[in-house]
Amino acid sequence: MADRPPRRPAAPPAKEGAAPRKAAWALVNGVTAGRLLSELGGELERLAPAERARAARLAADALRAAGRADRMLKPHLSKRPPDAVRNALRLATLEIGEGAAAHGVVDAWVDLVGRHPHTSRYRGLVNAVLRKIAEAGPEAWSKLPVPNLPRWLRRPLAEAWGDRPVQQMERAHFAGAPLDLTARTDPAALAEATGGALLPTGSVRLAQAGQVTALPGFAEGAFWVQDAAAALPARLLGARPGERVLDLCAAPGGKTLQVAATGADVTALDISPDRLARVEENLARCGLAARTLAGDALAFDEGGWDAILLDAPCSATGTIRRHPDLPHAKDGAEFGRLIELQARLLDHALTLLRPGGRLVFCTCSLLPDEGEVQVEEALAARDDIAVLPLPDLPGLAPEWRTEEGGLRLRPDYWPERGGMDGFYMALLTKPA
Ligand SMILES: C[S@@+](CC[C@H](N)C(=O)[O-])C[C@H]1O[C@@H](n2cnc3c(N)ncnc32)[C@H](O)[C@@H]1O
Repeated sequence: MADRPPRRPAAPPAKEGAAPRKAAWALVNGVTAGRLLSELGGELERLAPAERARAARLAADALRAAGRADRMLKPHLSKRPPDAVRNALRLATLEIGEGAAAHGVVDAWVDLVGRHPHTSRYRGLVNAVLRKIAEAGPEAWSKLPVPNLPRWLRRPLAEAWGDRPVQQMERAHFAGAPLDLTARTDPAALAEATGGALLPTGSVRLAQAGQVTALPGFAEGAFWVQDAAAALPARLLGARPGERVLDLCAAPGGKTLQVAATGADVTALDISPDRLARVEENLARCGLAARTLAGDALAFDEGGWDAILLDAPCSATGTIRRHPDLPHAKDGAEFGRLIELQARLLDHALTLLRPGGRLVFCTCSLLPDEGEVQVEEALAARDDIAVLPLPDLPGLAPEWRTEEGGLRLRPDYWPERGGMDGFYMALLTKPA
């Protein structure tokens, strides 16, 4: 029998907790390379549910705190290391800053960096830097300021809202978001069943996210996850039983569910068949009905609708509390294209409305160009539309109302309750 080549010695077993750290590292590397966390789910597939949750939380927290970690790391780095090394340092610094046993964290990250062919030669640097971070510990971490938004986003926001409000938004982004639910029928009963707080606008808020599918009423479709601000456009539309309502950009369907729950006759359209499948799943779970159509809203020409909801694609800058990857993965290059698309969608949607019908235009953006300015420009361009006075909905603060008659919501509002997503919405009509 021929001699077998000698086997390479097996690599020593990975350190405890390596799998979720490795997955979190891959996620953060994907984001700093320009992809959103929602596009990187494959990195988590091989993990058990508890490890998956830990990896996702670690990655999100590290992205939220990246600016703080960079400050803590800066004195120990003579030049910026490659992104993968920098991200490993950020993740480890977060863990140490949040009080994990520093020795174990340093060992684990030095081991991970050493095993990866692209980063192994930085093993010594990572070891030396993390030992310094471990010496400084959580005390130094907690004294560092809240991270700033990147300049491409901070500048337009400061122009629109002022520097101080932007600082408060940054504080809200850093704090993250609670879990908000919309009840299919009875918010007070849902609050009681889940132990959540009933918010003045009718959403139910849980301080601890936990596992949504394990909450009482999930399987029966008693609620769906929806930020308190995101629940307001459908309330503004105020659909009534039997009305023909068109939801033009419907997926994943939070607002479709709200409108369907009123007893209106809903058609939900979205350009993405995959995302539309999520609307269908959500409708089925909640025992609600709507006609679903995959297609481009700009090519949809069925008219005569009593009410239309246009939740237009946007920069999503209002959702950074929940999506801390956004400021890292994006650079504002797509703002212009989105603003133009919103204007075209709004103009087209108005042509589909019956005379006397109502239309809510909304975006989860903090940029006036994707909100207030869209409505001002539509009003200037057309003489067949008007803004309707905002209905007397519970919980709306008078200062949220805007000059042109819309509603502006920001993450720095409701600080004592845990904030809300940034949103703009306005209720328009085409007078009969
Ligand atoms: C902000 S999201 C909608 C969120 C949804 N209304 C909800 O409450 O769950 C925007 C949606 O617009 C869809 N979209 C983008 N361009 C579109 C177009 N031209 N026609 C129809 N849908 C479009 C996207 O696929 C995305 O699902």
